[in-house]
Amino acid sequence: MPSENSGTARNAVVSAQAVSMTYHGRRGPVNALSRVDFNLWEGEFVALLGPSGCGKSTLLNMVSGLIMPTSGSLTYRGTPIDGPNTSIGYMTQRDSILPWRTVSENIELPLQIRRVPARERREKVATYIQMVGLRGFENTYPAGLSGGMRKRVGLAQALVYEPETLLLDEPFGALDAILRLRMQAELLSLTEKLGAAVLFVTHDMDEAITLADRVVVMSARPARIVDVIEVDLPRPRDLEQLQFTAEYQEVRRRVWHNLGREIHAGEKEMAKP
Ligand SMILES: Nc1ncnc2c1ncn2[C@@H]1O[C@H](COP(=O)(O)OP(=O)(O)OP(=O)(O)O)[C@@H](O)[C@H]1O
Repeated sequence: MPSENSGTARNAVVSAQAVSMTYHGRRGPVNALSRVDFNLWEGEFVALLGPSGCGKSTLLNMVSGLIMPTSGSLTYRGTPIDGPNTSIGYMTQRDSILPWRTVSENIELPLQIRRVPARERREKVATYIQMVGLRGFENTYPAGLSGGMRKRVGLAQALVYEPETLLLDEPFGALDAILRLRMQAELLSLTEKLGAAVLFVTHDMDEAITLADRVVVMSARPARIVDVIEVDLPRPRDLEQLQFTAEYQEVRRRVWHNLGREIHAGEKEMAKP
């Protein structure tokens, strides 16, 4: 089992011990996670990489309190997670934006739920609309947005109340390369400013390495942690140039070594009748 004990001087915001999850679907039981041990430390950026369908969203859903593990222990700052937690901002893979609210009204919603005063709400909404590049679309309804724009509304909803922990499930998947790079840089500077801890699911190995302090590689289903790679590259990072450095290539080789194997294992699993 790879060591998961780095950063011991810091406090864990999320701690998972021997967490397993079995779904009971129409086609019988599906083992999604198997005895996952994991800590997310204060202010840390962790990227989760693993084959499609291995259980990454399941882990985020459990950390957010939307679903409970079948066995094992999952805590947030030492308290068992037994329901949604207002310290966590969660951008799920499928957005939950409301079709009858405009872009501004959707982004404002989490602040209204938290009874933030109207003036502060307006300021925050304007800040985050700017950040996700949706100026000019404030009064547009979701039906008039592209897939990438919807994703950015979802991201702004998770960020707008500046939670201490962010769970982001493939937030930049639908964006073109330039916008993606811009949003990655914005996210890094914001989370550094807020000191937020981030658990970030992506399929993109380069995105994982450029953003994260640690990359956690998960196995094909049922997901286990097969490797934890410290990304000891200096910050602030120049996201455009980083990939050309020798240090970066070294980390990339190690991540690919395990990830490639797991992706092949996942493909074999899916091909089974
Ligand atoms: N509610 C559910 N009922 C039954 N099976 C489920 C349920 N939710 C997820 N699963 C199954 O659990 C496994 C893990 O799903 P999960 O969405 O966590 O994977 P993932 O790693 O996030 O996938 P992807 O990378 O494709 O988004 C999959 O095989 C999925 O079909």
